[in-house]
Amino acid sequence: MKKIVCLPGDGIGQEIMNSALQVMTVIADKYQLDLVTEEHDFGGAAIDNHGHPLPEATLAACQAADGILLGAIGGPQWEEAEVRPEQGLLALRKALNLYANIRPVTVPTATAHLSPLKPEIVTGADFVVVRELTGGIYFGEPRELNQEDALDTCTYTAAEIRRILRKGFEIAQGRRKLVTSVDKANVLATSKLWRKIAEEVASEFPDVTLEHHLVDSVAMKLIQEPTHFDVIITENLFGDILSDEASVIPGTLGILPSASHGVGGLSLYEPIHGSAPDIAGQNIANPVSMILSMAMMLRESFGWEAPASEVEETCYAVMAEGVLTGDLGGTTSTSEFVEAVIKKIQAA
Ligand SMILES: NC(=O)c1ccc[n+]([C@@H]2O[C@H](COP(=O)([O-])OP(=O)(O)OC[C@H]3O[C@@H](n4cnc5c(N)ncnc54)[C@H](O)[C@@H]3O)[C@@H](O)[C@H]2O)c1
Ligand SMILES: CC(C)[C@H](C(=O)O)[C@@H](O)C(=O)O
Ligand SMILES: [Mg+2]
Repeated sequence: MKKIVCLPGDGIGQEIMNSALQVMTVIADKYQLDLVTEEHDFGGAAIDNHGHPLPEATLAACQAADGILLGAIGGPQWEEAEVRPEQGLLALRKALNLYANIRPVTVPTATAHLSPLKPEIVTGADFVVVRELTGGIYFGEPRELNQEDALDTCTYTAAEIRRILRKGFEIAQGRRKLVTSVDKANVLATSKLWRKIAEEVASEFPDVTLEHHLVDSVAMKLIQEPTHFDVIITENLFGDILSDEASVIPGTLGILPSASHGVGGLSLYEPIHGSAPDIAGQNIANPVSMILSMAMMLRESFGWEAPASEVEETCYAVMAEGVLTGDLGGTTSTSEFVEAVIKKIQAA
């Protein structure tokens, strides 16, 4: 029996979590998957109910889980809060040592027309952004916010850089064997260290090709020639920005999932986007990002390849048929999209 802890969070988090759980129930029924879910407060919802975005009970439940699903956190109502929902997210990633955030981007031929970019540019794009998730400027000390100045600190140890690069190279070995290491080594000390260690790690993986790119120019190349990329490995902040940028390639932020892996085998799965306060509570959010995150969990945490693939292929097939939420120019509601996915799974 696999125990899944669900953290719906804020904004559209609850809506898309419900969607993913409905699809999971159907696929679990079809393949006789033995799993159980429990829900916990997290983010702004936890601030409201417990005064803290990551209550002890939520963290303890996560530590005892076989897999964690997270919707999204944050929203304007907590902007002035003493501890913001975002701090709960960072604290959870740190507490569970979830250092490797894997953000796949893929554009099958059948959905290439959904991109605002030309189909001949995006068709067949298939890469992963491997984002370091527990270091860099997000966590560096000291940090200060004063009236007239402010300070953030970007730090990386060689060990932190080495483990994320090794993770990315291992992923590349199972793919097209091209690693693009992204840094700002023309300016930043952390990036100079990053580049040196990338060369060292590359020598451990002679079957994988390593190329270096500066983050500014790769931001352009990503949009100009997305089919070039296979595995992009980068530090925390660059990975955050590049992966949101990359969502333009398939057409919307609303379909990109992610997996965050730690050291002890526990992983968390969440969309790359946020709580989308501008569309929350209207049943119009695209649930695909959360459904695909759930599918990644079935595959990567539980080894359930066939159900994971069926969920992924069904989502893309439904989109290819023109069943589209507003972010992709359609009028389908969140719940109608989920119904279409469930119907197709049950009919197959
Ligand atoms: N992992 C997380 O929980 C996470 C990630 C990013 C941002 N946030 C938080 O979310 C809040 C809102 O941030 P933001 O507005 O800058 O970014 P956002 O990702 O929430 O939204 C950006 C834009 O994308 C749209 N969008 C996002 N997901 C969508 C979906 N599934 N379907 C349709 N449209 C979708 C939104 O409507 C919005 O127009 C902030 O508090 C931020 O800190 C949380
Ligand atoms: C909400 C925020 C802290 C978070 C991040 O920057 O990591 C988000 O943008 C993400 O990509 O998961
Ligand atoms: Mg982000």
